Amino acid sequence: MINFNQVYKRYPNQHEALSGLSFHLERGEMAFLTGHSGAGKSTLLKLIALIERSTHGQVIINNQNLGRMPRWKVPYYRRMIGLVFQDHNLLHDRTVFDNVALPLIISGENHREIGRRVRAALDKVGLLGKERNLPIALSGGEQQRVGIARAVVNRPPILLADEPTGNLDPELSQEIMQLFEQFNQVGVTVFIASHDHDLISRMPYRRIVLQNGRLAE
Ligand SMILES: Nc1ncnc2c1ncn2[C@@H]1O[C@H](COP(=O)(O)OP(=O)(O)OP(=O)(O)O)[C@@H](O)[C@H]1O
Repeated sequence: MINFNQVYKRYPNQHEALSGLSFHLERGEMAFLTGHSGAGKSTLLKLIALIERSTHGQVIINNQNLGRMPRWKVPYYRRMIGLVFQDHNLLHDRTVFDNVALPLIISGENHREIGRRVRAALDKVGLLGKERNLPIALSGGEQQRVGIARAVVNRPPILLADEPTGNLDPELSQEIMQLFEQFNQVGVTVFIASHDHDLISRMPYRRIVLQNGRLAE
């Protein structure tokens, strides 16, 4: 599902964030991405989401070679990827419902379908009763759940998360990880960058460890 073959990423300032990286994630797999600060974790996720492009090498996602993908196809490609961030990136002047609806509005869904899918996503993350709230009225863990609902509302086959529990206490972090597991159990490929060694050492998933832009031994 996710295939990196000798991938290099050099930023315009000449910093090489990824150096000859090769790895493979199976369809339906759940895995963690770890490594020191600056190791290249966010860069790797950005290459999968086509927020950045590789300098050399092949990134192949669901049999599509991203290096060959023209710009006009990128928005359509991105519907396949759900993205969850540490700071949730919610719009604070919009309700929970509106935040989760955003990807569906962008992809031009009709009103009824939006209502149905948003409520289904909020139900999955346990926030159905809070759809009219503003994000500010929610706890940190609930805000992260809104971010997850927004990421899955398009039913993407791949879910990427960049430090999704970075701001949460251990109990809430565990709950968020359980949510990711539930999506994985219904077939979603889940890839989570995390520093939280305590949490991920208790979970039975593969770890891909980066060190200075390469796979650590
Ligand atoms: N847009 C950019 N321009 C130049 N250098 C960048 C850019 N983005 C990241 N870098 C550099 O690339 C390296 C890898 O960054 P990246 O954010 O991928 O690391 P990370 O493993 O996610 O780190 P952290 O755990 O601190 O978030 C770092 O040295 C960083 O400074």
